[in-house]
Amino acid sequence: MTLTPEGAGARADAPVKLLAAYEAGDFFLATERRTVLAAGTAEILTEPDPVRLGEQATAALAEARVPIAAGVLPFDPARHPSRVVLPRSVHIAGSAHPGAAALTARDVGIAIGTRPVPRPSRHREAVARAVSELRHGELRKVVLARALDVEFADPVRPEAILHNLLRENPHGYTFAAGLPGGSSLVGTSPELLVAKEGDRVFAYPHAGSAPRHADPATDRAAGEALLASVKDQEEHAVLAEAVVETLRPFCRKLDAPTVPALVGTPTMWHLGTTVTGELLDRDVTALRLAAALHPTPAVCGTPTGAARELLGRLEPFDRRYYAGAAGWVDAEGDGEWVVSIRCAEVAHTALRLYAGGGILAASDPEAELAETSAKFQTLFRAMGFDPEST
Ligand SMILES: C=C(O[C@@H]1C=C(C(=O)O)C=C[C@H]1O)C(=O)O
Repeated sequence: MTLTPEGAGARADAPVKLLAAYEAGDFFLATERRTVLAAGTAEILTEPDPVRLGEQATAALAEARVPIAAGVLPFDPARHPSRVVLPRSVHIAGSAHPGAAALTARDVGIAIGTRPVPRPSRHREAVARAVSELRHGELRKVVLARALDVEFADPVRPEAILHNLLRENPHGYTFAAGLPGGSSLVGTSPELLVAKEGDRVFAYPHAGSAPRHADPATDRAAGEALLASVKDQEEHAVLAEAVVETLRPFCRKLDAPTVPALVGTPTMWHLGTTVTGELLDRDVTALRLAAALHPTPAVCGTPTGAARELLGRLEPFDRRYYAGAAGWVDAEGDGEWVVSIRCAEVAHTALRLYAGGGILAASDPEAELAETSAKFQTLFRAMGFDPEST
């Protein structure tokens, strides 16, 4: 299959129809280039190691009647299995965004309670602890996250959240996937972990953040301040270097600008770098590349092992499939994997939202807490929450 809507085995359905056809448990990914719906589950690939999972997917796809395998990688493969499935049917269309912007918002239901995990003051304390370890140890960066549990009066349909996210985030990577146990992960990530097409590889790492503002002048100033911030430039450089160094052994040619670009989502400013390369071996799969890159310093830190240990100590919750990856791969190894952030796990009447941020020795705990609050806004909007009340 080529990565076009007209690829073999794929129907060129209208993209918004794919959104309407999505049901909880399916895989869905909309990028600016294409919309993918992998519906139903014919077979779950069980290999726990993400690298071997890629090999298993390639072998399974050689015999399968569907053109892609799709699903999620957890943040920590030692704690949770990947869930990559051969679907029952695959539908691929062009960009959903022009059509999605014209949709009307769907009602998600009535929220009856929220509970932050940990309490905001504890997150501030965790950031302060991390800052002190960053000042004295080998760590350069660690990503600390927090969760927010929202309870609804009635079961929440992931379909409604996905619909609203797609409608509101024209440049995001909007995704949904079934998780082990029957819940769904749904979100809009700004960040492409990796895409592979023939012998071409792409990544779009993001690090360095500032909340957007309603007032245009304040908003523009916040973006400019982010672009000029030495701390955020360093936070971004740690990430961009790690992505480039991980991809380099796979590539005969690799390009990344030395200075990141300012990237806007409806709720956040970020620094982003477009990484493009040519692979030495066009048979290396998108899933293999995703496994090599994950976890990048966008979600874990540098060095990876020490950062993983520290965040495991400071975060009083399980990240599960937040800060992992969601994506698909085909028989030629082509595919797209996005970093699973700006997302929520939907389980019946309960939603768990996640948001994190990169901490450096120069980070300020109050600002980091505010950054996670701003990152929750992506899901709040899709849930119909009033921004003033949150
Ligand atoms: C970890 C998250 O976002 C990541 C962290 C960022 C940062 O620290 O500046 C920016 C973009 C993402 O790579 C999240 O949204 O939960």
